[in-house]
Amino acid sequence: MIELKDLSYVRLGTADLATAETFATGVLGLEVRERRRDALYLRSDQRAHSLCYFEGAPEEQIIGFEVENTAALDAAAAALEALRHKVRRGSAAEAQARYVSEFINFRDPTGNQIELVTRPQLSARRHFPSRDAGITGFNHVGLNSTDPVRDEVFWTQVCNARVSDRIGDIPLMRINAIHHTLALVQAAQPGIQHINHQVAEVDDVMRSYYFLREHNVPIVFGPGRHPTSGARFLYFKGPDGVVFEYSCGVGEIADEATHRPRQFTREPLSFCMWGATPGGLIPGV
Ligand SMILES: O=C/C=C/C(C(=O)O)=C(/O)C(=O)O
Ligand SMILES: [Fe+2]
Repeated sequence: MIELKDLSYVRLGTADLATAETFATGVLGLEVRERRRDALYLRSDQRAHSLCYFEGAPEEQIIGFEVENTAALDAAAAALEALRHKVRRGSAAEAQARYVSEFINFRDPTGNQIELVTRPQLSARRHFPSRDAGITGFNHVGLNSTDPVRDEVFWTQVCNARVSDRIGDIPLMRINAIHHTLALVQAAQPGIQHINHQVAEVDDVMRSYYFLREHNVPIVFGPGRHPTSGARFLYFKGPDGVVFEYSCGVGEIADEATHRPRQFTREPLSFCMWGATPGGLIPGV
């Protein structure tokens, strides 16, 4: 069993680093940690970085998860290879470019690029946002899945994810007490379905709603409230069509031992209990 400890980062390829920086700082509200010739590193919390835009194709999207140590990384590589996943070990220079000690890269059954990392760096310096969006931290990602039922088996049986709730076949899965760190959404191709940052309170969600509208940032879903985690949310589009979410109040699972996933119907109200419609984010809803 591959024990995922935490979400470490997202890496997004882009042909236009300047536009990505303008968005990440002027709209999303992250802090520039470092600019390199071919990459931009952004912070949102105590992590040394949680988002990296790098020069590359926009289809190049990677999610990094922390594992305990080198032994756990080696065991994960062996388990994945036994299941015929192609595993690539990152070089020291690549690890340094991720602020981690070591990492491996592989693809999940849909073809999403996943990295497992050891010792992702934190920074003692307080996150100092470029815009007062109220961000308190990088929280979860939605992943495209060509077969959510198959991929749920991968994430819960090969890895340690547990299903907190399902909407139709969409599993919202946790790797710690947070309601979900990963959700799988039906799609025709691999990719990141959305990237969530938590904000402090519902006032921040609504302030951003008006801010984004004023700045002509496409809003794709919300403001609304998820009946699953209870979070109040807003989804909007960034460069290369990548969808970001602000939300507040993603709940925690009170009792790991006794929690049973709830099954929600696949209908708009299961995505937003206030009545916002997912507007193309969720196929057929
Ligand atoms: O569309 C359903 C989303 C549910 C939630 C939630 O319960 O908070 C998400 O944030 C998500 O899947 O990303
Ligand atoms: Fe979300």
